[in-house]
Order: sequence, then C-alpha cells, then structure tokens
Amino acid sequence: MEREVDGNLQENDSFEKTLRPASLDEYIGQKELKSNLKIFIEAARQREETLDHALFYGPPGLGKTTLAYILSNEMKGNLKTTSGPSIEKGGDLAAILTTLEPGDVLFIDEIHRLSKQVEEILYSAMEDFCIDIMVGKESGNAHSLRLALPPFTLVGATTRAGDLSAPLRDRFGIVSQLQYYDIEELKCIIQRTARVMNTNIDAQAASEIALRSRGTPRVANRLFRRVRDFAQVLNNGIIDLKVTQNALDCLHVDSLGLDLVDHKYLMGIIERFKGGPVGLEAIAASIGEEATTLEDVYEPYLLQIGFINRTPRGRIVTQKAYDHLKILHQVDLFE
Ligand SMILES: Nc1ncnc2c1ncn2[C@@H]1O[C@H](COP(=O)(O)OP(=O)(O)OP(=O)(O)O)[C@@H](O)[C@H]1O
Repeated sequence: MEREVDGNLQENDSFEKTLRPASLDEYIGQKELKSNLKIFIEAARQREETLDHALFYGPPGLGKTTLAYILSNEMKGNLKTTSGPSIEKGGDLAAILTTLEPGDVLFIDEIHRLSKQVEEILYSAMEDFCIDIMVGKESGNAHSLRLALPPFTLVGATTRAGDLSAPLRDRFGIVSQLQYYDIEELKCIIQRTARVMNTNIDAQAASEIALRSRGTPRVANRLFRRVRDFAQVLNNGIIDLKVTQNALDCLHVDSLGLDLVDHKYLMGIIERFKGGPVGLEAIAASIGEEATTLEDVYEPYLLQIGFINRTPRGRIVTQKAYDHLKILHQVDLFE
C-alpha cells in the first residue's frame, strides 16, 4: 500500500524534479551542513581541485539527491546518477567511471547496497582516481590493466549508514547526516513549491501542511499537491486553513502526520503487548509486516517524535503516544 506520508520515492512523485532547488542558497534548512559545504566548495574552487567525496545519510526524502545535484551545479560539473543495486558487476562500475569527465559528480544512491567486489573497485577510484581491470581472460593471457580516471567527486547517499563498510566510509572526506526539518523550514519549502507551481497558499494552510509532513520535504510536497486538488474542486482553488484541514483529514493524515498505518503499529503494541517492551519480530508478525519495513519506514519518525522507545528488551510505546491517541495508559488502568 502506498502511503501519502511515506518518505520513500513513489511512482507519481515524478513532479519532484521540477521542484529541486538548483543552488545551496535555494536549499532550505540543514543550516550547519549547508554552511560547511559552502566552505568546502569555495576552498576546492580556490585550489582549482574537485570537491572531496561526500556521503549523506538519513531517512528518505530529506534532500540527499537534491544535494548531489546542487554540488554538481556549484562545482560546474556534470552529474551522473546511479544506485547501489543497479551496479551488479565490476564491469558495470568501470563502464560508468570511464565516461566521467574532469570535475563531474557521480551520485550513487543506496550506496550501502554495493557488492563487495564493486566496492573494492571503488576504493582505488576514490583514492587514486584509477581502476585496475582484468583483460585477456578469453585468450588465456589474463592480466590487469590500470586505467586512469579524471578527477571526480563521488556523492554517496544511504538511509542505512550502519550498513556501510568502514573502508568505504573512511574514503569520504565529507560525511554528513541530514536532519528532519522543523515546521518553519517545511513551511518555507511548501511556500516555495506553491510559487514554483504558480499557486497561492495562505500562511496558516502552509503551516498546517508543515505540521503534518513528518519533518520530510518529500512528504510536504506530496501533501501540498493533494491539498491543491481538494482546493481546486471544493474551494475555487483557494488554499486556506479550512480546506487544508479537511483534505488532510480525508487522507487520514492526523495533526502530527501519523496515518492509519502508524495507528495500526502503535495500537498493535498497546493492545497485544500492553504497550511493550516487545521485540521487533513479534510486532511484525502480529501486524503482518516485514521487520525491516517496520525498522526503516514505520519507526524512524515515531522515534523522532518520542512516541516509541527502543530498549534492549524491545519497543515501548511512550506516554506521549498514549496522550496523542487519547487512550488511557495501562499503568493508569491498574492504579
Ligand atoms: N532543503 C530542501 N529545500 C527545498 N526542497 C527540498 C529540500 N530537500 C528536499 N527537497 C525536495 O524534496 C524532494 C525529495 O528530495 P530528494 O529526492 O533530494 O530526497 P532524498 O533524500 O534523496 O530521498 P531518497 O533517499 O528517497 O532518494 C525533492 O523534490 C526536493 O525538491
């Protein structure tokens, strides 16, 4: 089931490309990361060198791909994009690397999913701008040939920094975690999106969407488009607070951005496991989901807003979540 509040890219998110900020100045939020990147870019420009390899990690939809585009723009290089799972063999990577031109940015999304063999080729490419390839296998005269590469910048993105091997991680000069956005930042992103789409949105409506966007620009932009549909059909195209609240309620996105799936997860723990602690596998089995989906998709935002705690004995639903769901805490019931 596709969720309006899922930070992962979905099929009908293709409109996103038109919304991508093209420069660091247009990129909203992530203040510390942005100001550091500005220094690194300026320093590389002054030395007439390529920018150091950069690794961005954090939940989906926070702007990692956008940053790769921006870095290539700022460094005036071309951007080549690929992803860990699509580079199956060493030859696939070699084919990409040998098409790079000096100053290009190579973006590898889901970089934690590269195979060991491909990863090892990447080491020398990153460190020495060269790769060793095997030739002459067919003629029985197999030997390795060293190929020089132009200086380039590798930008890696991952939602699972912990899955990255230490040797790969160590080869990035810039390693940064993207943070969830605050309400003001999301409001600016929504207002910018409205401008790019030639639509007006009033400030209260933009704040309301921001509140329900789970700290994630991708979700904010998606909800904005849904709200715009409701406004167009029900409110002469005017996006005000009332039509926004109505639209988001109809989409079952609550005042904190939780949807029916989050409610199912929390209620599952509360009703079947007395609010926890309960192990991930047990929750997964009880609500019919994969444990990895719970960990990657359901839980990060619930942890972020303090609705669950992860303890050595398992997940626990917090008092804050009980208050939001307007149900009495088990502990209260026995008092
Ligand atoms: N700081 C920002 N300012 C304005 N818009 C942003 C910002 N960050 C992200 N966006 C918008 O959110 C959308 C999603 O961003 P992006 O594709 O870069 O996310 P991502 O972190 O790479 O996600 P994934 O990990 O799923 O690839 C883009 O359309 C972009 O326009």
